[in-house]
Amino acid sequence: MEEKRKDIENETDVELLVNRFYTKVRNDALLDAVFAPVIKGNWDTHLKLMVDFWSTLLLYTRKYNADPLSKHLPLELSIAHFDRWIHLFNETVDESFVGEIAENAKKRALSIARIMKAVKGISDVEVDNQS
Ligand code: HEM
Repeated sequence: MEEKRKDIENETDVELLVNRFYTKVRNDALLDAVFAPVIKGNWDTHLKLMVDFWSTLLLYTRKYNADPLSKHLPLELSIAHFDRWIHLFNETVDESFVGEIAENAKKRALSIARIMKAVKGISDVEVDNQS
């Protein structure tokens, strides 16, 4: 699949990014084990929420106004989950897009992951040594 890459420019692009990323997540045993019991098959709802989340962050659409941090507090997450999540997210962005907003997406994901880890008391050291 040889596509000419461009930047993330509109909500259709965000939808593509989100769909491709969560396809990887669902095919990843480590991450799927966390998502499956919570999502319970309602992937359509979750994907729509995630499109709203990312379009708000990257395109300022103001469609998402909830608090993602609190949703992650009850989840049992380790450094391995975060490393895998970030790895798959960066991989998805790089496979499909190139440009300033694509770079911003990766930066925002990493910084939110760092905040989540700090809130959950998970050490950041291993992630700092990667990339
Ligand atoms: C260890 C990595 C992660 C795992 C396993 C994970 C897992 C999950 C799960 C299971 C949910 C559904 C929660 C629920 O409906 O109760 C969720 C929601 C969500 N996640 Fe994550 N997540 C991870 C990292 C991240 C990161 C880094 C971001 C942001 C860049 C993020 C953004 C969100 C958002 C926006 C929601 C929707 C919250 C809402 O309902 O408003 N997640 N995540």
